[in-house]
Amino acid sequence: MSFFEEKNPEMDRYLEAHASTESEILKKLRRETYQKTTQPHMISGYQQGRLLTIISQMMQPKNVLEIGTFTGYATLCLAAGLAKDGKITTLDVNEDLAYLPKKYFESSEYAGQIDFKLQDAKEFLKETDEVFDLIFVDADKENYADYFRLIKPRTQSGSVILFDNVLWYGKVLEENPRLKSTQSIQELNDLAAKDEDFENLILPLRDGVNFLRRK
Ligand SMILES: C[S@@+](CC[C@H](N)C(=O)[O-])C[C@H]1O[C@@H](n2cnc3c(N)ncnc32)[C@H](O)[C@@H]1O
Repeated sequence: MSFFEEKNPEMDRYLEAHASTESEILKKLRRETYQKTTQPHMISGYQQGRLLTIISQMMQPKNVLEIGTFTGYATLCLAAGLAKDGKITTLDVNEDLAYLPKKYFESSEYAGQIDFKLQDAKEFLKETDEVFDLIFVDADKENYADYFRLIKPRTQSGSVILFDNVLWYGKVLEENPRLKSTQSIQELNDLAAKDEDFENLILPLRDGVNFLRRK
């Protein structure tokens, strides 16, 4: 359930009914996510998946990074636009659930292009010297501001970064938030708006997506 779905479920259904159809593998993965996981609402979902695919198809990126694999729905959506020799690295720390994305990645047409790592994203970002064309961040919200600081050196002109859940069910409007997650998302949104190396816009899709492009 997202902020938007909660506020306006009828309109949300309308949006879903008026977007192009979901592939069979994504339908199956979405169904299995709801059957087998305890927090299925964490899945990116159909509308957001469409957005990721369209952006990826427009960019045809060579190197994509996803922080927060979960069951791999967004990974497959992002992979759909990869350049022929492109690859996507996707990170998660949940070992118990890893069998699910692995199964879907292996049976997908992008099997050779997806590198699924069970690794903490901060550790990965501190170690890597790779530069990414497209980055999707959808993991521990408490670290969003740190992720922005660690990701920036891993981008170049034209790189796009997408941060999910940046409206945080409306909690970003709180004046003195108690939750570390809300504080960190507020800090990220402030950093993104002020950083002159990027242009950005928060899209009010589902729970909000902060869309940044490096100038
Ligand atoms: C909202 S879910 C990701 C949803 C996924 N992008 C999708 O499209 O379905 C968040 C995921 O981030 C993972 N996560 C949390 N902290 C992390 C960390 N420090 N490094 C990597 N992944 C992390 C969680 O295990 C969880 O699977």
